[in-house]
Amino acid sequence: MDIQKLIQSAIDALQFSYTPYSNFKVAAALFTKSQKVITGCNIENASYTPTNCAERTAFFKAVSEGEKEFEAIVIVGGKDGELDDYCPPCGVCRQVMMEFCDPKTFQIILAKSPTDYKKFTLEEMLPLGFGPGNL
Ligand SMILES: O=c1ccn([C@H]2C[C@H](O)[C@@H](CO)O2)c(=O)[nH]1
Ligand SMILES: [Zn+2]
Repeated sequence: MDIQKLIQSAIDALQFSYTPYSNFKVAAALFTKSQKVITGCNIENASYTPTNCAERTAFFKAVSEGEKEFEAIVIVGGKDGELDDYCPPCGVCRQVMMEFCDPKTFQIILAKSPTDYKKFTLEEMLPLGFGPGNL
């Protein structure tokens, strides 16, 4: 996996972020075990609650195309699309990751640029997470 290229894919997807209400632009690039990159952006709604996060857009695109095994996700985002802070995934997105990813190995990469990033495992971001193995 080329982390810098994956970060650039997420940055390229920021332009599609649909955020007329918050103008907080987020994009994600999900890397599958089959070595594919699937991007997503946040998509807001006038009724607010139907808003979909960038990370879940990427996961749902991937799963709907037959991909269910993942290595890593890059997340970029910020107000007006400025990447001056790392943009951590919300709790709902962490839970969606828990459904499809191994918490010990799945990498969550928060980036400000192709060379400025931090890596976490899903387990670090969602300790004691509830997943399919708990049922
Ligand atoms: O994990 C997250 C958290 C927030 N957002 C989006 C939703 C909304 O459009 C905007 C402000 O919450 O950021 C994401 O895309 N991912
Ligand atoms: Zn989210």
